[in-house]
Amino acid sequence: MTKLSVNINKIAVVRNSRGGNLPDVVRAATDIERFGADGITVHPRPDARHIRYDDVRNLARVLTTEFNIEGNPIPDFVALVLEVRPAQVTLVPDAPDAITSNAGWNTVAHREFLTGIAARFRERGIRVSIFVDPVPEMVAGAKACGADRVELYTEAYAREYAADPAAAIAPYLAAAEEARRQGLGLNAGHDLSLENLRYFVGRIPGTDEVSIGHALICDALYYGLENTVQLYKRELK
Ligand SMILES: CC(=O)[C@@H](O)[C@H](O)COP(=O)(O)O
Ligand SMILES: NCC(=O)COP(=O)(O)O
Repeated sequence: MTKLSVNINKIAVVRNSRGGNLPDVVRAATDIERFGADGITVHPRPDARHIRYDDVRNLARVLTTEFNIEGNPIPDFVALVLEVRPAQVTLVPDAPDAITSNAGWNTVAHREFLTGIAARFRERGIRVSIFVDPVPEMVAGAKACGADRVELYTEAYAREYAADPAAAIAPYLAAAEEARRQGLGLNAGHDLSLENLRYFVGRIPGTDEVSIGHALICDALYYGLENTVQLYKRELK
């Protein structure tokens, strides 16, 4: 079954808006685990707009499910991940001023860089996932860099799903097939939601993990965190 990793960035956004520790992201994360999530994802950005490096350290001490740290492997990020040794690191090529992740890696053009970075993480027992657009060449390129998995960037799928689900999923079917051919694990994320999740994993049942933050935390405003985690888990059954 596809695992649900809950991205808690948006909980930190609320916390940071007031400067105190409410809501407590560590408590939220352990509650989310208790409510049935299979993992916790964070994406510490250089401007610390939401998750901060100290949050990552504090979370690593208490989490009991899979911890997935996403980000652009700038030197500070690499040092942090090597220090806390999560289950998985997801390499994302996000610019410091990007409002959110907006593209996958070009794994062919950046092969030398990504190969070196992936090797450093894998030596420490950290699974490496590379964030890519749903393009078979980029999936094959991730394998050539030494990745264990790819994470397919699902923003385009989510955007186009309502108009034509079959057309929206088509590039992802091809990318998933390439991942299978290459022996890579398969993750997916960005803008997945209660509306579009079931169709995605129904068409791509080999998806190992989805990481979901923005829509899930928005849903939690209406349904509560515990119910919402359960609602998302239900979509994955
Ligand atoms: C890689 C990815 O798609 C997510 O990490 C997403 O970028 C969430 O990050 P923000 O919460 O900063 O938008
Ligand atoms: N890797 C994707 C992620 O962690 C969450 O993305 P989103 O659901 O906040 O768009």
